[in-house]
Amino acid sequence: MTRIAFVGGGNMARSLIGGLLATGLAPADIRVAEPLAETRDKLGHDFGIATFAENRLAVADAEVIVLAVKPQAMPKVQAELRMAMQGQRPLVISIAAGVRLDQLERWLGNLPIVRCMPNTPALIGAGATGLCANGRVSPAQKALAQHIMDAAGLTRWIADESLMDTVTALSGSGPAYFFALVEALEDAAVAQGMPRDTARALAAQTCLGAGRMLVESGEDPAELRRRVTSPNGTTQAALESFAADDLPRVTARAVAAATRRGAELADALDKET
Ligand SMILES: NC(=O)C1=CN([C@@H]2O[C@H](COP(=O)(O)OP(=O)(O)OC[C@H]3O[C@@H](n4cnc5c(N)ncnc54)[C@H](O)[C@@H]3O)[C@@H](O)[C@H]2O)C=CC1
Ligand SMILES: O=C(O)[C@@H]1CCC=N1
Repeated sequence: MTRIAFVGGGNMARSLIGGLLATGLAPADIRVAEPLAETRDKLGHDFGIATFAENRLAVADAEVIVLAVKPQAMPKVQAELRMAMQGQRPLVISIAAGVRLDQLERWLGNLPIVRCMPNTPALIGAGATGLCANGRVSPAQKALAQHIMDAAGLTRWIADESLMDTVTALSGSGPAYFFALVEALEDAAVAQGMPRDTARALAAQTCLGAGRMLVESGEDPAELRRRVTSPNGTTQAALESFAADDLPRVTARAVAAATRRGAELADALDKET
């Protein structure tokens, strides 16, 4: 039995809690601190877990504290937690984009801390999470952090923390890139006269099918792409159009922008705290 307290009960906390309960963790072992009464009520109703308006009440005696608030809320949260955790040495897991291990150590003290970056498909157990531990995390705590995140899908340890902003830009934000592509495909088909619901269904199922083939076959995406592409066929025409518009460059620029924003979010907190 591991007592886990979530600080922040929004979208990502909800996804992770759903995954943990599905692994058999008892609702009595999960507590959530969340200022919004409506969000608290819904969490309590849906999962049968205890919810609190005040952070200090949720984290009392917790073995693991999951920080699931926006980076901008961190200055307020860290001050509250420092007061509440007097004498406690919980494992802290932060999922806040950009927020660095050295910042968390400066705010919360010399605690074992794991910085994680999950993504929203965690809600259906199909998440992808990068994890990075500070030097105080024991092998047992590392296994515990991984167990918590495994409940949400695939996990990968990242040895070099500077790559955590890259994880955020790749898989953290990544679901939005695929949704944007589906929206664009749908719009393109609608522009050619296809009813929107048909275009949506075909585009979404194509996204699912391509994703499943990639993950389930483990094959190189380039090889899977080649198998769709008949010489001089329709796919070749589309891929040549993408190449002419330099899709790799457009994508690399977007990932670089997201990576930069992660660092900027953390730098802004340095100025504030
Ligand atoms: N949404 C996403 O795709 C992903 C988000 N993240 C990170 O997860 C964190 C949470 O994101 P979401 O769940 O999307 O945001 P959200 O806005 O849905 O949830 C944050 C929750 O924290 C609560 N909150 C605000 N101030 C608080 C305080 N002082 N004490 C306790 N709770 C407080 C809010 O009322 C809200 O319910 C962020 O740091 C984000 O960078 C990480 C991976 C993916
Ligand atoms: O957009 C954001 O800042 C968060 C982090 C990764 C996904 N959503």
